[in-house]
Amino acid sequence: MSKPEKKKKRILLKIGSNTLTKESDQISRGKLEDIGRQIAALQDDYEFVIVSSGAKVVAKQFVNLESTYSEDINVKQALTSIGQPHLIRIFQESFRELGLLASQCLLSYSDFEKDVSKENIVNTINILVDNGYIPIINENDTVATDEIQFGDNDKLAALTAALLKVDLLIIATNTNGIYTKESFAEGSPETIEEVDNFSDLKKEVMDDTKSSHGTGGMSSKVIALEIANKANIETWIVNGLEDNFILNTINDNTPYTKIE
Ligand SMILES: Nc1ncnc2c1ncn2[C@@H]1O[C@H](COP(=O)(O)OP(=O)(O)O)[C@@H](O)[C@H]1O
Ligand SMILES: N[C@@H](CCC(=O)OP(=O)(O)O)C(=O)O
Repeated sequence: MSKPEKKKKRILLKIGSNTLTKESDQISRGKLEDIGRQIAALQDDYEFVIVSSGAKVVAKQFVNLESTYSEDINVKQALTSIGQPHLIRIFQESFRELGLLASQCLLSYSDFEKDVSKENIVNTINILVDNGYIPIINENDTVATDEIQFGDNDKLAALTAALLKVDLLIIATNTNGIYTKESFAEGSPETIEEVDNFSDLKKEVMDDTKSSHGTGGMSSKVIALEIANKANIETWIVNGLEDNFILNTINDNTPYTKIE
C-alpha cells in the first residue's frame, strides 16, 4: 500500500517593492533567485502563494511616463499596467531556472466582499497550487486605487491569507520586524519578538518613517497583522533583504516579529 501524501503547510509570502529591488531602482533577479531557491528547498513540506508588489518600480525601468504627473493616480495605474507583465515575466524566468512554475492573479479589495468572487479565488488558487504553480498575486491597479494610493500590498496579503486559511503569513520588509520606537529612534534598533497586544504595538510605529519605495510604512503592516490575527493566522514580519530570510526565520537564526 502506498504511503498517504503528507499535507504540506501553506505559506503566503508578501514581498514589497523594497525587498524586490533590494532598495535600488531596479528589480533584483538575485533576490528572486534567493526566494526561488528557498521555495525549492522547502517544497517537500511547504507550498507557497506569493503577494508581490513591484509593478510600478519595474515599469520605471522601461518608461518615463511620470515625469510631468508623477503624483497623478492614473499615471501610477498606467505604470503598473506597463510593469506588471514585465514583473511576471521576470518571476517566470527566474523561477523556471530553479524548476518552479509561476502564474499571475490580479485581485482587488472589492473581490473580498462578494461570495462568488471569494469562492472563485479560492478554487483557482487551489488548482494552481495542486498543479505545482506558485500564484503571484498583485492588486488589479487598473480598476482599484486603494493600494497605490494609500498603502502597500500588506492588507491585500492579509485578506488573501485569511481567505485561503493559510498556515502562515510572512511579510518581508526591510527591517528585522517591528522595532521598539525608542531603540529605532536612537539608531540601535531592537526587535519586538512576540506581540500580544495590538494597542501597545501601534504606539511603537513611527508613522512618518518609511523606506525609499515604501508607501504604507509599518502602520499598514500592523493593520495587516490585525486582519490575520482575527482570522487566527500566525504572521511573521521578517527582513527580506537578507539572503535566505525564509529559511533563517524558520530555523530561528534571525530576529523577527511573530504574532501567533
Ligand atoms: N517601529 C518600527 N519598526 C520598524 N520599522 C518601522 C517602525 N516604524 C516605522 N517603520 C518604518 O517602516 C518601514 C517599512 O515599511 P515600508 O517602507 O512600507 O516597507 P515595504 O515596502 O516593505 O512595505 C521601515 O523601513 C521603517 O522606516
Ligand atoms: N500594486 C502596486 C503598488 C503596491 C505598493 O506600493 O506596494 P509596496 O511595494 O509593498 O509598498 C505595484 O505593484 O507597484
